[in-house]
Amino acid sequence: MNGIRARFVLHRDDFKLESEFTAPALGITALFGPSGSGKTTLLRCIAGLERAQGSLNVNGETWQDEQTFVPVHKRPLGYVFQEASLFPHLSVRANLEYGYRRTPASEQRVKPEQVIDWLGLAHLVERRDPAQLSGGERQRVAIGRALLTSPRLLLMDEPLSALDSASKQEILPYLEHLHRELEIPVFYVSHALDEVARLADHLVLLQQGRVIASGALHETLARLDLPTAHFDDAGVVIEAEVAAHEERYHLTRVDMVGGQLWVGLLDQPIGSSVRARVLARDVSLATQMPQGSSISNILQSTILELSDEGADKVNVLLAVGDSQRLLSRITRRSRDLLGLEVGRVVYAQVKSVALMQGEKR
Ligand SMILES: Nc1ncnc2c1ncn2[C@@H]1O[C@H](COP(=O)(O)OP(=O)(O)OP(=O)(O)O)[C@@H](O)[C@H]1O
Repeated sequence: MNGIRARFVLHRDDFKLESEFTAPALGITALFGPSGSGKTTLLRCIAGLERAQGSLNVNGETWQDEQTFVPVHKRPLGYVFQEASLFPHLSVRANLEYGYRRTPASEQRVKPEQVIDWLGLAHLVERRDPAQLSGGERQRVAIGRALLTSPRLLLMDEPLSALDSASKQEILPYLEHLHRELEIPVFYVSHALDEVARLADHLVLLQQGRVIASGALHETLARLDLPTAHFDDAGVVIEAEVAAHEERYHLTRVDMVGGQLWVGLLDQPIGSSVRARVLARDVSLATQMPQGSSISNILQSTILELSDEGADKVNVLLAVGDSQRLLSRITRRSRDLLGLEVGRVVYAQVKSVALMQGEKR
């Protein structure tokens, strides 16, 4: 079987994990949920650090079922923790190569130079004082060290949460780059929706130890029935393609299913893929094509669903073209004044688009 199939039951005194989900064979699956929802516990079950009841199959290999429990040290996985713990007496290179040297040559699937390149570590490898590296650099070395054990699954537990926001911004492009290069699945624990929107392909949503949704990222983020729709930064992720550059206005046009968007000039060739995030609060609606508007991103769309959001707001799910979804958050007053209802054709005015650089897989 290709892909990952997991089912775990673990009862603690005041917490029950009863989770079942499937995830794709490749790409990043985010384990997302509020504090205490069981993300780390679930990751530890996958690693075999917790002896839960249940089963786990990773791309055709059984790591756990009624008869089997592969112990943690025999599971071909890499684990990256919130805080990187490097060996302080070893150089950066020796840290990186620690697991590599212990992996039989026949099982080595990546080479140190490749990982050093992916993670931008070339200027750091000769350093003998890993404790003096910045938090972001340490975490990159920790990720590199995990990858050099040639794992068949990479587990990352909030790898950015201990970093300040500048270090986070510095490391994110490396994670995006890894996302394109890695040929193994990754589970990525996070409670930050912006990180998930930027990195993940698949989303497993946890609440009180249970999986309340599991699906492709762009589909899951467009669901009004899930807690993510109530977030202040609720919104969709759009996969688009660079279509044209307008140097004169410092703009780039990206094409997506059902329409196009203008964004700040991108340093990427025509035809390359980009991921954009459009927040519901940045999308307003009009019943006629707006004339004389300074907003250049206007998408004709059809209302699929409306759902009250608090006392004064409404979330609106829109279809742009056949398959692209968009969320809009407007006031209840606007809904009533415009007579918005399911099936109505409207014009979505997109006030802001966050571009996440890099080609998607
Ligand atoms: N070793 C343990 N013994 C008993 N209870 C635990 C243990 N580890 C975690 N818990 C409890 O299990 C629940 C789930 O914890 P877990 O760390 O998996 O959640 P989480 O979603 O990762 O949270 P956070 O985002 O805060 O890290 C919590 O109620 C926690 O207090």
